[in-house]
Amino acid sequence: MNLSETIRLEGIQRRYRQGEAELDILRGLDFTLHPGEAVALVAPSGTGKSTLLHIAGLLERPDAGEVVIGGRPTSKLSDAERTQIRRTDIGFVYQFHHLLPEFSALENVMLPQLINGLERREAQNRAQDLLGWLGLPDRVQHRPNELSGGEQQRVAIARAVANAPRVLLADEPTGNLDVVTADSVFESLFRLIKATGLSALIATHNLDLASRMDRRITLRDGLAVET
Ligand SMILES: Nc1ncnc2c1ncn2[C@@H]1O[C@H](COP(=O)(O)OP(=O)(O)OP(=O)(O)O)[C@@H](O)[C@H]1O
Repeated sequence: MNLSETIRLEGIQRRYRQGEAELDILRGLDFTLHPGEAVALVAPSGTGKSTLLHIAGLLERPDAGEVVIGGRPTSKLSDAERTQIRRTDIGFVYQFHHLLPEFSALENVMLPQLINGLERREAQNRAQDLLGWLGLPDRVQHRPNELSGGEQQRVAIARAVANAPRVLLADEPTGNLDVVTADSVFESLFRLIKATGLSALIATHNLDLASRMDRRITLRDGLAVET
């Protein structure tokens, strides 16, 4: 296993058909995410940020190329094996929280751990710790609709890292929040990444937030370019 990389994308190609037209979104993209670094993905709308995150997170298969996670090539793995890697190694945060409305914040963070076979007590302790760490010690019993937008995203972040993944992939995690709330949620997220040694690839349109991360890339002609 190569310890200097968390995720390596090699020659990733992705083409979408839209009616008669064919759209080459990713055209042989290479990118390496190193352990412990937080990289911003800043690129215009429609250039393929979500596509790239879905491929890196094994939610979608590329037409060509290889996704290597923790030194393990994934293209020849079955869907079940890819799902297993996704459950243990990858955390996702989206623009909208996608929390389960009928469960409390605590239960939402416990659930992925229970699915991974953790004891209830252990899952509860970890969920409690994470939510406390993210500034929500008094909100753990609240349901999502009893929380503010910023609080909901904090719960979504706690859920994403509940199983201690290698990598966090985030698609506009603060895109639905006002400027002040976005800033404070982002600070918490960044602190969490640094405290846990997690690697992160975060798509954002917010240049101020991007400037605080370790590296920035953009997408140009279907390739990843450092900016
Ligand atoms: N399943 C699909 N079928 C056809 N076209 C698609 C599909 N998914 C994405 N596309 C197209 O591929 C392009 C890239 O989409 P993607 O969502 O990756 O862009 P993005 O950079 O994340 O955009 P945004 O910033 O608006 O979220 C867009 O033109 C989109 O319409």
